Amino acid sequence: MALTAVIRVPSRALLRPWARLRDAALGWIEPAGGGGVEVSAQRFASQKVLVEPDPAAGVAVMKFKNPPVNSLSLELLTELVISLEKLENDKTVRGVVLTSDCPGIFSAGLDLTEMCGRNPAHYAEYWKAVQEMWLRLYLSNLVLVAAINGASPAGGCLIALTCDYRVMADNPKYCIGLNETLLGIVAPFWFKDNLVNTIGHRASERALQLGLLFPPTEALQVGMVDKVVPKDQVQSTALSVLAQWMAIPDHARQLTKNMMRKPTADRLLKQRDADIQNFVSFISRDSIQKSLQMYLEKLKQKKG
Ligand SMILES: CCCCC/C=C\C/C=C\CCC/C=C/C(=O)SCCNC(=O)CCNC(=O)[C@H](O)C(C)(C)COP(=O)(O)OP(=O)(O)OC[C@H]1O[C@@H](n2cnc3c(N)ncnc32)[C@H](O)[C@@H]1OP(=O)(O)O
Repeated sequence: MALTAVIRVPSRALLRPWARLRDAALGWIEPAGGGGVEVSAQRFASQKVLVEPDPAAGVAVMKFKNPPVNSLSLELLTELVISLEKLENDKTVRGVVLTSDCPGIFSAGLDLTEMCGRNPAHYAEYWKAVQEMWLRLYLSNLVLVAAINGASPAGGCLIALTCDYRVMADNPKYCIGLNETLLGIVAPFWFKDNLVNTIGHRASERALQLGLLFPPTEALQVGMVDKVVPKDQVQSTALSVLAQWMAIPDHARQLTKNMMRKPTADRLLKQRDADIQNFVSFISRDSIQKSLQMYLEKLKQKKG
């Protein structure tokens, strides 16, 4: 539904796109004449995240739409968090399928252009948005099922790992895993914790050190995904799985999910600022910037 009302937001919120979008979503809106700056709410309508609700079934399908590869730009992360929050607050929705609108790609992971050649303030803002996305997804009260309909490296894999269940398309070209070491970077401890909670310590150690990207059948074997189905059945299977999980009373399932996940999330919550500082100083190193530039160049050359 298109929003057309004119709203007022505090002018300080216009400093940064992330703050601007978040403030609008959280309703930090001053009454008319409150000294804010007029903007049209239409600007906050989601462009990079499509949400298709099915109130009768109590579910929604959330599709990432950031062509060509659904890289997790600051804008996409912001919209994802806002869309999720809206769904969390919608009493008619109890479960969500996360999938992609980009053919053959679930998500290429964090946007390398957000981590290359920018200034420390930008890195800090970006990393805060990555943390926020992970915390919101990982601790969501909704049932989340990933319908992995394409390649899912690094941050793409992380999104899938936050879900309660993962269905992947049976195409050997689609790979999933935390491949950070191949880029000369290191998966943060909370990426690692999420993986360990999913596939266990030994398998994680091997996968993380080698930066393994698993094709679907191997991902199934190692426990990174729960089901592999033909591509045209990924979304319908995810919706059936969602229905099974939603047969459990919400309060009991939510308390159980929280009991299982809170200690892992708390590790980050207790040191969010330090984690941002770590990221900024790590990513700002000349050697790391060089590695990322070279990796991006290689991706571009692959075409030509
Ligand atoms: C002890 C100290 C520890 C301190 C630790 C502290 C902090 C931790 C520090 C850092 C943590 C960072 C964690 C990072 C997580 C990430 O997610 S990094 C991103 C990893 N992603 C990848 O490796 C995937 C790269 N992409 C691909 O492999 C392929 O693009 C593909 C997804 C398989 C799709 O292939 P294809 O369909 O052939 O498309 P192209 O390769 O041709 O790509 C099209 C264009 O998209 C650009 N692109 C691809 N991926 C990204 C990306 N992730 N970000 C930005 N842009 C991307 C690609 O360059 C092409 O661009 P052009 O069209 O050529 O301009």
